[in-house]
Amino acid sequence: MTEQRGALDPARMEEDLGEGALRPQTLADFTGQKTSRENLSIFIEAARNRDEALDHVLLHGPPGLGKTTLAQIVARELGVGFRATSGPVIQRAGDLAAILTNLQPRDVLFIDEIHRLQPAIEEILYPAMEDFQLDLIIGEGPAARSVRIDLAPFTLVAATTRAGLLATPLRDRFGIPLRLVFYTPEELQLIVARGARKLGFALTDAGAGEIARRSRGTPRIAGRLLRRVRDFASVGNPDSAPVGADLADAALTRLEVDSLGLDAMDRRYLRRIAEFHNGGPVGVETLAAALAEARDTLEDVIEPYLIQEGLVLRTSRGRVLGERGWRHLGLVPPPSAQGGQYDLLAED
Ligand SMILES: Nc1ncnc2c1ncn2[C@@H]1O[C@H](COP(=O)(O)OP(=O)(O)OP(=O)(O)O)[C@@H](O)[C@H]1O
Ligand SMILES: [Mg+2]
Repeated sequence: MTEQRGALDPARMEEDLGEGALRPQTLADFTGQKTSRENLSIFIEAARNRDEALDHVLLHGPPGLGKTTLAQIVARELGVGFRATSGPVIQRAGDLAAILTNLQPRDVLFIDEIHRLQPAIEEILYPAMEDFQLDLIIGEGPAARSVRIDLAPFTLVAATTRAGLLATPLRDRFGIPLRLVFYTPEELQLIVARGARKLGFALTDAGAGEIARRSRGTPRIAGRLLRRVRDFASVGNPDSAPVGADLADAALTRLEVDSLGLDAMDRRYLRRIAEFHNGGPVGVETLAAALAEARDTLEDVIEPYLIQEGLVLRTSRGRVLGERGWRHLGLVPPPSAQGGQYDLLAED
């Protein structure tokens, strides 16, 4: 059973269907991810000037950082059509063939969760990406024959939460790999303030800052917390004065979002390492079993932010609670807890 993470889960939920309204529509409107944005802007302009399809783009990074948003922006900035699908949806070679043969020249094909593509379908993608050709087997048995179909030059924009899960030949076929990173509190404050304006919700700078600091570096969470704070405000603030840091703090505390933006599940994860494993190292499988979470959820959703904040270290021997993790739990690291002696693992 997967525990409900509530407002802090960076994964997409039903209520986020309304998040489209807050989605930036142009590269200029897109806050943060400076390096990726600048690179994209240059490559898009070059492709437009040459009247060519943009090179294939791989967007990787934790959930809710703007991969889907950027994919849509790329198509809009190129002024071409946008077709979206996802790895698990493509079941048969014919499904992918139908999509590819229907693309117009220079169109963007967005494949979300590309790491979940079946290997047999991945094979079809290779010649399509490289030579804009499709090799299909028609018929079965002795009557089977292979046909080659020319495709319109297109741009594959693919998204994944972990590039490390992609087969090397697939990863190598993306000319423009972009790694999305967690947003700074300042960037998130701009995003929250803009979101509030779009919602017609009066929020002070300090109020926006409070939500931003507690959004786990993630715009999707920022948007969700903004809507929750607005709900609290509409009930607890009848004269509808602009909402400041105090009211935002009260609402977020009620939602069990702590001062670092961690939720109950994050704290359960940290406490498990502290209390049952003396600060680690402990293997991710052991943690996943103890917390009744999928290993993927720990690695994709929970750990990236805790690692970036130095609360947890990913080492060759397993997870180790960082100095900051101990302090955040209000605990003193025991002398035996020496995370520094293990080799840190590189990120994806
Ligand atoms: N730079 C940004 N500025 C403003 N809002 C943003 C930005 N990036 C993302 N958002 C908002 O955050 C939400 C999530 O973004 P998006 O769906 O693009 O994330 P994602 O990386 O595709 O997530 P997932 O891995 O779950 O598919 C959307 O509501 C989007 O509008
Ligand atoms: Mg997405």
